Amino acid sequence: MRQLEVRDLKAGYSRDIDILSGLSVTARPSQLTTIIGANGVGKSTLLKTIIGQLAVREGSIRYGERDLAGVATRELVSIGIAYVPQGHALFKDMTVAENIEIATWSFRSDKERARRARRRLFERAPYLEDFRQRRAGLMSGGQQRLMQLELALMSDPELILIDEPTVGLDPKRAEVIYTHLRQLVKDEGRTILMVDQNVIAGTEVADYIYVLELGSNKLEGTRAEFDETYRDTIADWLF
Ligand SMILES: Nc1ncnc2c1ncn2[C@@H]1O[C@H](COP(=O)(O)OP(=O)(O)OP(=O)(O)O)[C@@H](O)[C@H]1O
Repeated sequence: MRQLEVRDLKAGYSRDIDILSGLSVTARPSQLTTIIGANGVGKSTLLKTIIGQLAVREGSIRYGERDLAGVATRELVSIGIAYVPQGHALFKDMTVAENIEIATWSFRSDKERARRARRRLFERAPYLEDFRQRRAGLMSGGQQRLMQLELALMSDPELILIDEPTVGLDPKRAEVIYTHLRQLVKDEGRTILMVDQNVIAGTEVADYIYVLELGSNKLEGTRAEFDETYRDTIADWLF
């Protein structure tokens, strides 16, 4: 299993400002790594740079032997990487079936693969059958979020990059998403790098935790280390 290694990364939007100013993060194989930090420290920017939406100015991003700097976003699926952006990314006015069609676009030239992916999707998420011909926006917020995750899993990724998967959900629905993510790691051996604002639940499901501050590393440790040293004061960290 491959490891994602981000080393001394510098990246940003406008030419003269680095939002990430030397950030290092590792996503260990078959582990859930959570990155937390206040609004605007650069968590989403990190994911956008890993997936090639922003250029690497300095430093490196490697996935196993593969150098990801300069790799186009559309190539990630073939490398075994899926990205789940923040918020609802479903086409709410389109049916569930149409959303699934769009999600298989990246392997449209391989009809057998697309068929397999669809079959796997309905095995994994049988509840989607009932919604097949209904508008995706009619599902609850939690169901939409789960579906978004399942669509990303259609390519059978080894590494999942996920941005604030529970934002806007109530704690019960958030718990369902976190449990699902945990299963993807523990039962299926996938690797997850998750960016989260939820410092309590988001760190409780993690194997390893990074805390960022303005584009660089502040703290890091295993969940056990984190629990021992920071759990009591975590309520003060509600960013
Ligand atoms: N498209 C963009 N163009 C210019 N600046 C941007 C863009 N997106 C984000 N930024 C800036 O980059 C900085 C980091 O933003 P980023 O979205 O990575 O933060 P974050 O840690 O994910 O915070 P949040 O939890 O609020 O999403 C912020 O100052 C933000 O204003």
